Amino acid sequence: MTPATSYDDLPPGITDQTRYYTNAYIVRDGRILLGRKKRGIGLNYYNGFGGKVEVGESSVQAARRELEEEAGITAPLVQVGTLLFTKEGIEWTFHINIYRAEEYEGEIVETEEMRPEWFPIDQIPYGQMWGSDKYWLPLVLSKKPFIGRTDFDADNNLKKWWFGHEYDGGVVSA
Ligand SMILES: COc1nc(N)nc2c1ncn2[C@H]1C[C@H](O)[C@@H](COP(=O)(O)OP(=O)(O)OP(=O)(O)O)O1
Repeated sequence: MTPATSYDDLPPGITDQTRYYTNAYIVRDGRILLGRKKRGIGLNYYNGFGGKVEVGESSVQAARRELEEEAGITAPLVQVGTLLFTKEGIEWTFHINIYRAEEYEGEIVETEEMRPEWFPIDQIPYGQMWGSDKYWLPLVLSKKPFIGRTDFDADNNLKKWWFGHEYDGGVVSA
């Protein structure tokens, strides 16, 4: 998964080190399944279920594995977005593929890493989530394929962001 990049002329904030992650959301019956992170990056934030892509895995394989490890369920995940995050003090760029599914199998369980909780989609706890989630999670809910970049400072404050999504219905309007 080495990106085709010229490291001589990288955009500001992007380093030559990229780490690949996943994030998966179950959206069903007007609700979204989030997990409260119990350890590591994003401690105590609500987030989708995901983690690092391990050596020898594809992104979607990692997304399925992480969903099962963190919430105890399997789901037919479909990729809806790709995000690049930078954080001051962390030398790598986070490359995160975002997935969603409307169905799942198994029983949702709390795990060592996540405490799962359903939220009505009009009551998503954005105040307890990463500062940029409010800009792109609506695109996950409306199934609009998107890309984006966000830059955070060392205290996790959002400094800059940019998101782009597919035209409505795939067609450019006047
Ligand atoms: C900076 O903005 C972010 N926003 C959101 N919504 N999610 C983010 C952001 N930065 C990272 N993430 C996600 C990506 C992953 O799903 C987790 C971090 O994964 P973690 O470091 O916990 O990876 P694991 O492989 O599960 O780690 P363990 O070694 O603890 O199992 O946060």
